[in-house]
Amino acid sequence: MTQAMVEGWLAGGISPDRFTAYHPTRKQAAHGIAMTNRLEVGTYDTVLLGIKPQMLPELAPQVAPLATGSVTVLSVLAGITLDGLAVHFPNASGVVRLMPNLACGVRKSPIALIGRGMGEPLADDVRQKLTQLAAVLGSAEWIADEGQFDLVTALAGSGPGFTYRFIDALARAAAQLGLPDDQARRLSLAMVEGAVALAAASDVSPADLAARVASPGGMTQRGLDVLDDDDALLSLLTRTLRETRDRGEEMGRTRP
Ligand SMILES: NC(=O)C1=CN([C@@H]2O[C@H](COP(=O)(O)OP(=O)(O)OC[C@H]3O[C@@H](n4cnc5c(N)ncnc54)[C@H](O)[C@@H]3O)[C@@H](O)[C@H]2O)C=CC1
Ligand SMILES: O=C(O)[C@@H]1CCC=N1
Repeated sequence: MTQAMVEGWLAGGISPDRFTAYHPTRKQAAHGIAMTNRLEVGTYDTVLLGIKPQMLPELAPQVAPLATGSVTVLSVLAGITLDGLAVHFPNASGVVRLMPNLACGVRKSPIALIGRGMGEPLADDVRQKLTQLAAVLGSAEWIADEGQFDLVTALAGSGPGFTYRFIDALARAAAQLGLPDDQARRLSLAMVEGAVALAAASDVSPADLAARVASPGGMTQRGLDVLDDDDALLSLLTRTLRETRDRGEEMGRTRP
């Protein structure tokens, strides 16, 4: 995930010399970023955690000495709360959760943020700096209530996974009904790309755009009726987001 973020920041004009990647054994980072296997105290103004959430307890003791003074700790770790971060990095100036998605690499990710200083709100200058940094990757969206962060993660962080599943299922359905596989895949992706671009450029809501596509008594309406029957699609997606959100809550409870 953090590689896509760095790709987005570099594509957005941030200099590679602003970054140092850390890994205990890896010798080289992508895109000419400096790589180290020794974390030097006093060298970094911000620490971005991009490990799997379950690695945090093991890795945090190595990172904690860096997180002192004015250093802010940023985390993209799904499920790990601000309190969970603060336990590991008590001497940081603040801890911030960021929730990006893989579209950071093409600078089209919404980035949800929530953070706090230690015993006080996050400093305004840090908040502003992070808003600018996040905006380079797409758009910044501060979340007021941490209780909603796992739901935001389900929608904006996991969402690309659900969207890709939809594109793939649409293509497979068309193939099952008789289109050649590769043609079905091409048409499915190009259709979604165009539909999203139109919705993003339009003042009309997606719900109203769906109605515009459906000529009364025509083909699209017959298909929408299948998706809408007993709120089939809405129920499926509500269950999908609920399960995804609840997994985040579980991860936050059991770790660290
Ligand atoms: N994949 C996604 O779309 C998203 C992932 N996230 C979060 O990003 C984090 C990473 O997930 P992915 O990128 O999917 O997994 P990943 O397996 O691609 O990334 C894990 C990273 O940890 C590094 N790593 C492994 N051992 C290490 C060690 N001992 N010291 C330092 N670095 C080490 C690896 O080099 C790798 O860059 C997770 O916390 C996840 O919740 C958040 C939003 C979206
Ligand atoms: O699957 C995960 O746990 C992470 C969170 C959002 C996207 N990937």
